[in-house]
Order: sequence, then C-alpha cells, then structure tokens
Amino acid sequence: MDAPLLKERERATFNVTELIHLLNGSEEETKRRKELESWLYNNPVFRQDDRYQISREEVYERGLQKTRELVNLCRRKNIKFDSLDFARLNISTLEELPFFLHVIMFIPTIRGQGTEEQKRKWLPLAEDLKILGTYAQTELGHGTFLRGLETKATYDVSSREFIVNSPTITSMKWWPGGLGKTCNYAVIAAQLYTKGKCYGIHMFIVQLRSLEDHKPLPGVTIGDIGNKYGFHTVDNGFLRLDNVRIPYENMLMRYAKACDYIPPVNPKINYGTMTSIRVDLVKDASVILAAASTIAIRYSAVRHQTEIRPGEEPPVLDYITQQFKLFPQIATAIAFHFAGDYMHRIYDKVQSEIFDGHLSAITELHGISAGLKAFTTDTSIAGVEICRRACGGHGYSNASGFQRFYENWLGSATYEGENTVMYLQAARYLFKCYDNPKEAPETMSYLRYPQNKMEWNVKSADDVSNYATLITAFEQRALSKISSTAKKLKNLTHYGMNRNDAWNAASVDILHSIKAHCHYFIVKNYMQSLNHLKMSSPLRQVMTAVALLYANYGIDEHAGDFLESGFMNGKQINLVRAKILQLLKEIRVNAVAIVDSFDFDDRFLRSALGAYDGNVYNRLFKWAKLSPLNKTEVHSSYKYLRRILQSKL
Ligand SMILES: CCCCCCCCCC/C=C\CCCC(=O)SCCNC(=O)CCNC(=O)[C@H](O)C(C)(C)COP(=O)(O)OP(=O)(O)OC[C@H]1O[C@@H](n2cnc3c(N)ncnc32)[C@H](O)[C@@H]1OP(=O)(O)O
Ligand SMILES: Cc1cc2nc3c(=O)[nH]c(=O)nc-3n(C[C@H](O)[C@H](O)[C@H](O)COP(=O)(O)OP(=O)(O)OC[C@H]3O[C@@H](n4cnc5c(N)ncnc54)[C@H](O)[C@@H]3O)c2cc1C
Repeated sequence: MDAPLLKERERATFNVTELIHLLNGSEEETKRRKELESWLYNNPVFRQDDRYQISREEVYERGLQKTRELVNLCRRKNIKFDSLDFARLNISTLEELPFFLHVIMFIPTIRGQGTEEQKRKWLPLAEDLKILGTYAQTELGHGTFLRGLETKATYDVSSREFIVNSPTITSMKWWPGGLGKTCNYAVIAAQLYTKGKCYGIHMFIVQLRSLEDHKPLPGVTIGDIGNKYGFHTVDNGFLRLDNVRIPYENMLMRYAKACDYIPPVNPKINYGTMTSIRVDLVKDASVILAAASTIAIRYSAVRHQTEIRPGEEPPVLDYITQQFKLFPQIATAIAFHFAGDYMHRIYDKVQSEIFDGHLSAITELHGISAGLKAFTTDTSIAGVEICRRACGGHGYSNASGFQRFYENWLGSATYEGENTVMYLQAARYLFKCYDNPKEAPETMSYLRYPQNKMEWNVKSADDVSNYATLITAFEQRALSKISSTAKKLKNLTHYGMNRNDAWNAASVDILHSIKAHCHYFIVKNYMQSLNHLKMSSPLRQVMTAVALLYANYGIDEHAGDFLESGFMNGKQINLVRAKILQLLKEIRVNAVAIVDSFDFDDRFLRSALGAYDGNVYNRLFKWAKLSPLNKTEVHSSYKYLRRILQSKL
C-alpha cells in the first residue's frame, strides 16, 4: 500500500464501511453485490488488461465470449434477466455486451406491450435465449422524431399478415444495438397502415436471421454500421426490409388492435421502453461519475508535484484548485445516487398503475424522467472529463481507466433520447403544470404557490449551511426562470405568434428553465434523502459537508441566475464562495475515504491511477510494457526509419 494513501485512510473521521452500506442500501446488499462481482472478476474471460491492444473484431468476439460466460453464470445461479442481481452483474462488466439490447429493451418491450398470449409465446423463447432480439426504432433519417419514422407495416387483410417495408434509404433502421451481427429478431417500430389509413407508430416482432445458420432471411439486408466513439463490443447495425411478411400476431397488441383498428388509450404507451432506460440512466450517471472521482482522488493523493512551500512537494490534492475541481464531482455522484433511487421508486409506482390499466401517470413519469436523464447525463459526462483532466498526462493514457467507460458514457447525451429534446419534453410538462398549478405533481409542488418576491435572509457564511435556505434559493431561481419564460411565451402568442412558433422562439429560455428546475429537484431530493437516513453523527457531519458543497457549488456555478432572480445579492454570492472554500478544507481530510466508500473493485476500475493500493508508477510501467510496439526492441518497421535517417533532405 502506497504510504500516502495509507496516511489518508488513517486520517478519515468516519467509518467507511458505514457509508458503503448506506450507499448500497444495507450490509446485506453490499455483501450480495460483492459476491456477484467476485463471480465475474475471478473469471479470466472478463479480463481487460489488453483491451486497447486488440482489434474491433477481437473486441466483438470477446464480447460474445463474455456474454456466454454471463449467461452460463446466470443459469447456474438462477439469476433472471429482469432481476436486480442481473443489473448489478451487467454494471460490473461495465461494457455493453452484444446481447445487451435483448435484455434491456427487446424483452421489456414484449413484456410491456404484448398481450398475455403474445407474452406466453415470446417471453420464454427470449428469456431462454432461443431467440436474440434488439429494439429497432431509429432510422438513418430519424431518431428523435418518432412520428416521422418511415418504415411501414401494411396490414394485408387477405393473408392476415403485415408487410414490413423500408421504402427509402432514410427509412433503413440504423443504430440498434446488436442488430449488425448478433440478433436474429427485432422489435421494429413502424407506421401501421390498415385499409389505406396510417395509424402511427406501433411495435412489430420481425425475424431477421435463420435460427439454423444465422443467415439473413429473404428481404433482409443487414450489417454493422462501423466503428464509433465507444460501444466497441456492440454491433450497432443497419437493417433494410424489402416487403417482409410477418403474421398478424406479430404486432404487439396489449394496447391496440390492428384489424378494425382499435387505438391505445394513450398512444405514448408505445414509448414506454425508452422511459425505463432513461430512469436507469440517472443511477448510471452516479456510478460513472463515482468511478471517475475514485480514480482522480486516489491519484491526486499519490501524485506529488511542484511546491506550495519551498522544499515541500505536496500531493496535488492539497492544491485548492484540485479540490475545487474534484470534490464537487464526489458530491454530484452522491446527489445523483439519491436521484436515481427516487426515479426507480417513481417508475415502479407508475408501472404498477399501468399494469392495473391506469395510464394517467405516464405523462408525469415522462416529464420527470426525460429531464433528469438529460440533466444527470450531461452533468456526469462533463464531470468525467474534469476528473480526467485533473490527472494530467497520465489521465490521457488508456492505463488511467477513464477512456474505457467514458467512451460508452459520451453516448448517453444522445441515446435513449437526445438531451436537448429530452429537456424540451420535460419543459413541455413543466410549463403545463405552471399553467395549471393544481395539476402539478409533488416534484413541481412549488408551482402551486403564488410567486412572491423573496429576499434571501443570509447574513453570514453559517446561513449557507442550512438545507432549507439552500433549497429555497434553488426554488426561487427556478421560479424566476419559469415565470419570466412563461411571460415571454404569453407575449409572443399575444402578438400573433402561434404556440409552436412561440415555443421555438423561446426555446433557449425554456431550456434554462427546465435545467433550473432539474437542479432544484436534485438539491431538494439530495438533502431530504439525507434527512431521512439514519447514520452516525461522524458520518452525518461528512455527508452534510458534501451536500452543502453540492448546493453552494451550484449557486456559484450559476451565480448570474441567482442574482437575476433578485433573490440573492453580490455580497451573498461572496458568502457562498467563502462557504465553498471552508467546505473544501473540511472535506479534504476525508476525500480518499469517501471515494473508498463507493467501493469499486480494482477490476472494475481497471486503472493504474485509481487502484486501491495507490501503486501508480509500477502499474503504469507494467501496462506500457504490454504495448504491442514493445514486443521487440527494434520494431519491424525500422526499415522505413532507416531510409528516413539515411535520406538526404
Ligand atoms: C456503470 C453503468 C454504465 C452503463 C452505461 C451504458 C448504459 C447504456 C444504456 C442504453 C444504451 C443504448 C441503448 C440506446 C437505445 C436507444 O437509443 S432506443 C431509441 C431512443 N429514441 C428516443 O428516445 C426517441 C426520442 N423521441 C421521442 O421520444 C419522441 O419522438 C418525442 C417524445 C420527442 C416526441 O414524440 P411525439 O410522438 O412527437 O410527441 P409530441 O407530439 O412531442 O407530444 C409529446 C406528448 O407525448 C407525451 N410523451 C412523449 N413521450 C412519452 C413517453 N415516453 N411516455 C409518456 N408520454 C410521452 C408527452 O408527455 C406529451 O404529452 P402532452 O401532449 O403534452 O400531454
Ligand atoms: C451508442 C448508441 C446506441 C444506440 N442504440 C439504439 C438502439 O438500440 N435502438 C434505437 O432505435 N436507436 C438507438 N440509438 C439511436 C439514438 O436513439 C438516436 O441517435 C437518438 O434518439 C437521437 O436521435 P437522432 O440521432 O435522430 O438525433 P437528432 O434528433 O437528429 O439530433 C440532431 C440535433 O437536432 C436537434 N433536435 C432534434 N429535434 C429537435 C427539436 N424538436 N428541438 C430542438 N432540437 C432538436 C438535437 O438537439 C440535436 O442537436 C443509439 C444511438 C447511439 C449513439
């Protein structure tokens, strides 16, 4: 164990194990998670040490080998794909396996939108992996605008079949995970046509490849879309269908019927699978940022560089600027952990209502999940990059561990709903509630009360240590944004602009409003969650400091908003900044212990900089020696180098 990390751990003022159990939910949950991880990490198939020295094809092949291992493990241990245990195993692999979409979207779509008869037929095949499916919705020409999708499913009454067709090149399905080479089925989003009329997007089960030899079926043109930023293990694919016929029974009809068309009670119920992933992404954002913070904090405690006082080369974690970069990332990771818990609670509640036939809450769930998905993924993507940059040159090496998970996570600003579009969807719901405050859900209850101008009664740095005053600050900031934007929308329509054009004209203000609302929700949920949790006073002291840092840092980061709202003045902003410096100092002694409480196994982080023992330099050198270029002392390409050296300029 590197001496600096040992010393850091000895200085901690709280019990790390207590925080590990609190973040896991309980001691039993911690034990279960570690047991599941051990099953994976002790299996050499899940190795990653040569991850950046193999080709895309080898990466994909490894992905299938891991999938086989994971499936065999689940079968041996009787772990179901829709279980929390599987979700934990999946996160522990920390890379999307080729059959990933089968589990997170193909099966859930059938489960959520199939009739009882369709579920009886398809779910056993899918859960036993007799078929492997993906969720094929996005097309070359459309990903966001679902009503603009061009794939057609035309009902042929005479044969009781649907003819599924890609009429144009832009209608080709493009991006679905596992579509290129892995899956032999897909749930296809297509415009339903029956008796010459279009009834909008519905979901259809289509077989793509033979179950005998995996060759594409007649009318199916299919393949991999090529290399991308990340998701290298996943064969995101393209698919063109040339009048492929499928049985009538292959349209998922829990909520709509094709023959003598019966529409769903709420057409957006077809969008339900996407909502479930957006909910998961809020917690994923916490995990990713916690992992990045762990690497950066441990490295910063070991890395000694330059001098504060002559002759003393301190750990870079002693630099206030380094603390100002990294401690807010720890705080954000914990804030998003509690936001993820909230999202899952709300999702489970709405799902049970939907299964009882009450669909009214799906609009609220969409409004909340779309906003938090966008806010937490945007923030965590930026936070990972802050952590990487805080590690200097070695942060730029693949040995740092950052790239492996960052390259997948970058996509979260786009997949499952492009973030700007998601913000605007959430804002649509927010402004509806602003106009009808009595219909506002608990998360927007502050819209119910008359907007009275408030002054922030803050006179000293201690006043910015109060959860209630901080929550009020974020509430007033959001209200100020929302009410001024609502006024702008009203003026635009008052002077003759139609609602849609007015919405577009005000969309930058709308974006600021929904972001301020999301930020308020995260702060409030974070502090209320801590208030409800039982913990020892030493731990509460640490968790309070971290939560106060999250809120005060948020005010400093958006000081203009708080000043513009009239709720705060310049002097109070300076009190907030003084509070931040005081909190950085308070958190410094526990920084390493707090990231230890995220409890990442070294084999999850796979980082020479963030390993638990802090033995950075030996790990970096060992990793460098793995480079293929070092297989020989003189590389085989020397012949070209020699000509360069001998050539005359
Ligand atoms: C450590 C862990 C690391 C793990 C990291 C990796 C994790 C990886 C996970 C996933 C990875 C890859 C998988 C990616 C899969 C995909 O990307 S699948 C495709 C995703 N595509 C989208 O999200 C499309 C986005 N577009 C839309 O959803 C719709 O087009 C949009 C909502 C934007 C508009 O739909 P319209 O039909 O045009 O609706 P509008 O006219 O705008 O009206 C909106 C009304 O509809 C209600 N609505 C919309 N969506 C929903 C919904 N999902 N549920 C309920 N209600 C919805 C909305 O509230 C409006 O209602 P109102 O009219 O106001 O009452
Ligand atoms: C790694 C990865 C995996 C994926 N996996 C799948 C999958 O398994 N299945 C699947 O079906 N799809 C998948 N997708 C596709 C993904 O869902 C879409 O790319 C995503 O929904 C965004 O749609 P788009 O590409 O059409 O972006 P666009 O909507 O074309 O975005 C382009 C720009 O237009 C802006 N814009 C668009 N509409 C509006 C609006 N109304 N108002 C303001 N601005 C707007 C956006 O903000 C953005 O800046 C995946 C994508 C990635 C990157």
